This record gives sequence, C-alpha cells and structure tokens, in this order.
Amino acid sequence: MDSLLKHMVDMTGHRDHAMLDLSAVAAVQELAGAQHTRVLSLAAVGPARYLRARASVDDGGAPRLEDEAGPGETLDAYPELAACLAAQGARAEAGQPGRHTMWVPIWRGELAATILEIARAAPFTAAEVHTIDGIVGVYRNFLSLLEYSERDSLTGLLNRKTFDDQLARMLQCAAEQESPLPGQPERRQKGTGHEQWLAVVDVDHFKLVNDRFGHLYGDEVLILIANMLQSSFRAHDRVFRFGGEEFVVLLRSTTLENARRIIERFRAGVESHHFPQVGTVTVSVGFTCIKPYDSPVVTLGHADQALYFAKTHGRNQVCHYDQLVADGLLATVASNDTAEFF
Ligand SMILES: Nc1nc2c(ncn2[C@@H]2O[C@H](COP(=O)(O)OP(=O)(O)OP(=O)(O)O)[C@@H](O)[C@H]2O)c(=O)[nH]1
Repeated sequence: MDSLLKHMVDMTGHRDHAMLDLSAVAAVQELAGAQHTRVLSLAAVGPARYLRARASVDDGGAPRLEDEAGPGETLDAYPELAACLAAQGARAEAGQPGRHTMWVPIWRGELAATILEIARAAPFTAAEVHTIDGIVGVYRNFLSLLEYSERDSLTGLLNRKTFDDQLARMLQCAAEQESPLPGQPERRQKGTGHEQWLAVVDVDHFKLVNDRFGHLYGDEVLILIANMLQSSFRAHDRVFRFGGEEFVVLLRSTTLENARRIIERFRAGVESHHFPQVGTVTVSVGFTCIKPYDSPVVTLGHADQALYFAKTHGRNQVCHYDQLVADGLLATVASNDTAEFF
C-alpha cells in the first residue's frame, strides 16, 4: 500500500505532461508487475491512424521520454487494440507464449488520444487488472486537468502559456537528432536542410467580421480556422492560439520548401473555404526559421515582422522573414517597428 500511495502522490504532483507520463508508466510498471510499459499517443494522419510512444520503461530501467520523429507505427499493426478502439472498449489483450500485452485506452468522451501499453510474461491476474484500472483512473483525471489548463477554451488549441516549453522541447529534440550519443548512428544526414519553423497566422480584417456579423459568427470563424490549422499540419507540429485572431504554429524538422508549401496550402485552403454567413475570410502569415541560439521572443519577433510585412503589402499572403531580410525588404520595418512588437 505504501508503494501505491507513493506513486499516487508522485502522479498527482505534476503540472507537466511529460512528468505525468513518466510517473504513470513507473506506477503501472511496478504495481502491475510489468516488464515493459509505454504511454502511446494515437493520432490521425489523413485516413490512417498512428501510434507514437511518449514515455516508456523497461524491466529494471528508469522511465524515459520518447520523442521519435515521424508519424509512428500504424494502428493496423495492432489489430486487438484497433478492434477495442472501434468498440470503445475498456481494454484489449493479446497473448502469446512468454508475452502478454494489455492496452488501456484513456477515453475522453468518444476520443482516446492516449493509450497505456503494459507487457509481461504471465497473463494479468484480476487483482492486477483492478490495480491498473485504479492507476488509469487517476492518470485520466490528471491528464484532463492538465489539458484544461493548457488549452484555449474557444478553439481547444494550445494556449500561449505552453509555448516556451513546447519550443524548448522541439529544439532539444532537434539537437539530439543532429548530435547522436556516442556510438549511436546519426538519425538524419546533416545538410539536408531540415529545420524547425515558426509561423504567426493572423486573420485579415477580423474586426470587420465581428462588426458586420457579430461576435458569435466571429467566434465561429476562429473555431473553423483552428480546425483547418490542426488538419493542415502534422501530428508532431504544434498549433497555438495566442489570443484574439492570432495563431502560432511550430513546424518540426522540415525543409524551407516544405514549410512554405504547407503554410501556403493552409492559406489557400482558408481563402477557398466558404464560412457560413460570413463567406470568404483570408489570413496573412509570417514565418521564420527557428535558430536555437535565438530566444523565443526574438524568434516570435521575426515571424511577427514578416506578418506585418504581409499585412502592409496586400494581406492574404505568406511572407518568409529570412527571405525578406535577404531581399532588403524588411530593413525599414525592422528598425522602425521593433518596439511595436515587444
Ligand atoms: N469574435 C471574437 N473576436 C475577437 C476575439 N478576440 C479578439 N477579437 C477581435 O478581433 C479583432 C481584431 O482586430 P484588429 O486587431 O483591428 O485586426 P483586424 O481587423 O483583423 O485587421 P488586420 O489584422 O490588420 O487585418 C478585434 O475586433 C477584437 O475584438 C474572440 O475571441 N472572438
């Protein structure tokens, strides 16, 4: 019982997703006598669904965070789990001699974006299943509390508060991939132009939408644009609402060409979308490469300057900060207006 209490205190003491995940895998691993435990994210990429590990622990090892690039493993490789998710079931099990695996979806309404995977040599006893259910209950409650505090209530996107942390995590992960541990192969070739990008998206003439159609329609436009942002970018990119009609996107590990193409496709998608009652809405976007030695404020400032350029040169367009600087187009804006941004 001491051990159970210790794990419960540990799990409920965190205000951070990564730490909560680590505590959850540690608790399940010890209390259910598991050999291997993982927390998985389930994300849709087009019609396919993928599983990516967020945290894991092996027999005798310390819990660790996982942050692999790429979409992860396809759900099709886990037929028992796929069937359980389709039936909105409480758990799935698969057994073969010497290895039993249990998956427990963390349901939030009709969605399960997080799944616990627990594996060991012997089948789980009723008492262990009962213990796992108890840990999952606490984990689910804390996940939902954390998500509530990290999300914007109108759009469900991440809020400003979580930005610095997400940016730091993205940069750390990129640095680890560039510089593997001694003896480990490099996961990505240097010089392929893969970088991290930050884009600031602002709805054009949004005040007019509010003035003409009222705040409820304005809110509806923001929700639709948030949905379009989430479906335009990949699962491991991050989308934030910074407040008002301004959104920020962190794009992970891609080339300039790709970043521009993805952002441009989003802009064109908004322009061609018919917003109920309101009709056409457009967005302007400024984006910049994230340089690890720049502070978040400086990086945001660069993207904001590119956005300002887009706004003052016709709106409904995507502008790249580094390109504007290289072309000598941002010099006056940068020197005159930096104080306006921060
Ligand atoms: N409906 C709604 N409106 C909001 C919300 N937050 C901010 N706004 C409104 O967004 C509008 C932003 O207007 P401005 O900053 O003048 O910018 P704009 O009209 O979009 O013009 P440009 O950015 O220059 O194209 C203001 O009218 C705010 O009241 C919100 O949550 N819901």
